[in-house]
Parts: sequence; structure tokens; C-alpha cells
Amino acid sequence: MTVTHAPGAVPLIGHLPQLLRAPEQFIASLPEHGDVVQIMLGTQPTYVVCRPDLAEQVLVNRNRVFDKGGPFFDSVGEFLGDGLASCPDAGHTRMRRLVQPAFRRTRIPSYSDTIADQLTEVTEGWRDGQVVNTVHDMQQLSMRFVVNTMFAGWAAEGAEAEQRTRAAVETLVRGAFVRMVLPWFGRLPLPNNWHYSGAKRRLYERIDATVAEYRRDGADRGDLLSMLIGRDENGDGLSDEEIRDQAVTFFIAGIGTTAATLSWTLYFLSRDSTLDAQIAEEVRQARPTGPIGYDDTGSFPLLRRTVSESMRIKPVAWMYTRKAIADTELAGHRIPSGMGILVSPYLLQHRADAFADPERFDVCRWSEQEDVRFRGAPMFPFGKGARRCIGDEFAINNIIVTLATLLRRWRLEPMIKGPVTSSARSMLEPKALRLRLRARRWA
Ligand code: HEM
Repeated sequence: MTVTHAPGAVPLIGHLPQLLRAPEQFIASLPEHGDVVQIMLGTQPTYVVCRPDLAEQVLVNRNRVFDKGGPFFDSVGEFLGDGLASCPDAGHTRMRRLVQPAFRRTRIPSYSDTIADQLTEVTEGWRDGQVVNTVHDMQQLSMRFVVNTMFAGWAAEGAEAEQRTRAAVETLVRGAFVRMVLPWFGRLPLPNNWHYSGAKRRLYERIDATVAEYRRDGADRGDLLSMLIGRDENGDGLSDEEIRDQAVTFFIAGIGTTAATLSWTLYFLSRDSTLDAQIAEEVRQARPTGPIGYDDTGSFPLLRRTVSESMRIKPVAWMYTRKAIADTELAGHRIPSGMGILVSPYLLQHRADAFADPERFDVCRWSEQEDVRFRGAPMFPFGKGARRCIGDEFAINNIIVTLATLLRRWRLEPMIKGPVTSSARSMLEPKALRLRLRARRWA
């Protein structure tokens, strides 16, 4: 069976206009044309899987035929190197085994104090009535979570160094989307591309210098990097270059995703004062004062369900790709070797046959048991199978701790009446989301 082509592709740029103008609507409309639908990313044909069971086949059951690769990973692979998120299946098992200890359940609580300190620092300047640039502030927070858990020493280097690292990460993430939809763009002699190469070089140099320093003194600083430098029981360990690739991967995979999930959840709460008040009360009952840490995250069931619904309706990793490494078939459709396959959590989580009235933000879809683990639900925000997000628990803990801490003290009000627009590039983010802070007054 041949694959249906989505209508409206323009020579050379393909479906780029639709992806830039109305990305969510475009992606969500694809199931109208079939179970597997061809779109054009520039001149590259890419097959989009439109049914959750087919996405499961690609990601879980037949992940050997549908390997890492395809337009998204070909573009980010340029700076992620052979990091865990972009390496092909062949080297993945070894790499995941070496990286996993850093994300072990028992290790994660030791990162908790770092998070509480960062939260205090970033929000101590907040004042009643002030308008916050939500995505920017959440990015600053998430950046600190990841950087300080990764490299204990970087916090001491000051705000200017932090700003430089954040700018480099943002430049790379922005550049990745352009390179995905227009693969030839990176070869043009443009200031934009020089800026991109400079950002990559500076980030690499800074990480390499830190890794060399850790190797020299061999001390365990209690951070992620100390774990990555270690060796397993067979004496196997990551090379300097592999460690650098992991560090860049954690920056790219962990900062923007956490920040955008926080921003979307705050946005939905700003528009539902009843839910917002219920969550604030839930937090106040469980933890009236003092710092909130990872041990408390199980005490906020309503908040957890709210984050689940936010991740359903606005999955920030809204698409990722694979590459068929042999001629194969999917639901009776012929898939030639080398074809890019696109899985979109946004598309799958907006199917009306999976979630009734999918455009409605409804916390009641989630029972307390399901909460952020999405048991049995056709949910893909963290991926599935062998390549599922390694930082999922770390991210969820940080998100719950951050929201509980903020909502206990602040209510956020929308500045505009209508819905915020989405920016869907490498990530799905609320565009220019500004919210007004109101200090809560407890009776
Ligand atoms: C809300 C926050 C996050 C979301 C929504 C998210 C989403 C995802 C998704 C969808 C994948 C799978 C992509 C695929 O199958 O191609 C993934 C993989 C990955 N994520 Fe996350 N992520 C988040 C936070 C983090 C954090 C905080 C880190 C690290 C500090 C991280 C590190 C990784 C890595 C290393 C992989 C590759 C895993 C592998 O292939 O073995 N992520 N993430």
C-alpha cells in the first residue's frame, strides 16, 4: 500500500509554511489522511505515524529496524555527537548502562538541596504585582537545575558565565530546528551560522576544561559529572569525548523541556483560579512552611495530575524521529530503507478516540494512581521503549518541587484574555508568556 501525501507541499520548502504558521493544527490534521502520512521537511520526505499502536511499534517492538536518526536527530546529532539521545542503537546499550547510575532513584534525592537553593535565588527578586517573563525565568531555573546538578563548581562562576552558557544552549536548539527543516542552511556563509559554530565551540571548550579538571583531582563532588567519570565493575568507562557528548545532551534535552513544561503548567493554572487555589491549599496543608524537597513530591496528588494534563495537551518534545535501516512495512505500508519516520506526541495525544474532547484542559482525566506515570494511556511525552527519557524522574521531581514552592507563595494572573500562541520549533513553548505575580494571603 502506498503512503498518502499530506496536501499543500511547496517545491523546495515542502510543508515548512504550515509548520511555521500553524504547527499544532497542521500536525493534528494529519490522521485525516491516513495511518501513515508523508510530509515534506524541505525536500526530505518523512513519514508521520498517526496511530498510538504504530508509534509503539516504531519506538518499542521494532526499534531495531527503526533506529535513531531521521531529520530531527540528523540535525541535533551535529552538536550532540554520540550522546545518549542521538547515538544509534549499536552503541546505545553500553552507553545507557554507564550513564544510568547518575539517574538512579537513590542518587536523585542528593540533587534535591541544589534545586531548593536555585529556586530561592531565582525567585527572591519577585515582588507582588510584578510581571514575569515566564519562559525566560523558567529557563533560568531549569538551566541552573541541570548545570548545578551536572557540574557542582559552575555555580560559583557567576551570572555572566551562566548567561553565556544559556545563550549557547539556546543558539544550538534554535539552529537545530532550522537545520532539520532546511538541511542545507548550515552550509551557507551567514552570520547566523558563524554565531552557531561559535556557540558550539565555546560550550565544548568549557565542558572539556571541566572534565579535565575532574580527571586531575579524581574527587567525587556529589554531582552528575562525578558519576559519569566513574567506571563500572568491569573497568569500562566513558571517554572524555563521550562525557562531553553526554553533558551537551543533558543541556539540550533537559533545560528547555523542563522550562517549557513549567511554563505551560503555570499558564493553565493562571487561567483556572479554582484549580490554582485547590493546589495551593493542597501544598499548604502538606507543607505549610520550610523548603519543599523531593521527599514531598508524593504529597501533592492534584498538582501531579495537573502536570500530567499539561504534558498531554502541550507535550513540549512535540516530535522526534527515527530512520528505517532496512526496507520494511508498517500497517501494510511499504517503508523504504533510509526513510525518516516522525512520531509526534502532540498528534497522538490530541486524537479524540484516545482522549475525549482533546482540546479541553481537564485534570479529571487522570486518576491519582495514573498521575505522571500515565499507566496504560497512549501518552508519549517522555518517549517509550529503550530510548525513553533517562531524565524523566529527575525532571518530574524538579517540576513538582518548583511548582509547589511557587504556588504556595504566588498566584499568577494572565495578562491577556485569549489563549497564548504556541511556538513550535524544536520544542513546543508558549510564545511571549507574561504573567502577573500576586502574593497569596493566607487567613
Ligand atoms: C519535562 C522534561 C523532559 C521531557 C518532556 C523530555 C522528553 C524526552 C523524550 C520525548 C525523549 C525520547 C526521544 C526519542 O525517543 O527520540 C527523551 C530522551 C532523553 N532525555 Fe529527556 N525529557 C525531559 C527532561 C530531561 C532531563 C532533565 C534530562 C537530563 C538531565 C533528559 C535527558 C534525556 C536523554 C539523555 C535522553 C535520551 C535517552 C536514550 O536515548 O537512552 N531529559 N526525553
